Amino acid sequence: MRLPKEIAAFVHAFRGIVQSVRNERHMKIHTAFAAAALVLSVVFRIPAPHFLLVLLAITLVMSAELMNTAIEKTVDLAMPEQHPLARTAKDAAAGAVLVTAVFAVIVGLYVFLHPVREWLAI
Ligand SMILES: Nc1ncnc2c1ncn2[C@@H]1O[C@H](COP(=O)(O)OP(=O)(O)OP(=O)(O)O)[C@@H](O)[C@H]1O
Repeated sequence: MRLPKEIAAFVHAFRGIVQSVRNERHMKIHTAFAAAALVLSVVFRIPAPHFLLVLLAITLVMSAELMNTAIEKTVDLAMPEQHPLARTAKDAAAGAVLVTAVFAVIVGLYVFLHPVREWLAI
């Protein structure tokens, strides 16, 4: 039985996320940080606008890492040997992840620093 086109596309996209989390070390790390941020959000009952910021940071980092993986795999297929253009492409893709990760750290400090300090009473 063939799935309708729209459902098949959804299944392929979901498979892409699951494979990336299973096989890519950096994606595992991002997933662990995302899970920790979600748990902390619930534990500290952060306000809705702060929770939206946390969700935005998670979305940006995860989607940048998925695109980074896609670019890495495509470059490896097209250019298994060393090549300056392959290096440029991979470095730029990694740079995109770094930019989003810096944003996520800033969001993490902005949202969680105050509740953590209150909890520790410092
Ligand atoms: N074909 C290539 N030609 C030139 N430089 C490359 C090539 N492949 C990788 N590099 C260099 O090595 C770096 C790391 O590439 P690699 O594909 O190992 O990614 P990675 O960040 O280690 O990802 P992962 O840990 O997810 O595999 C790139 O950013 C690039 O500078």
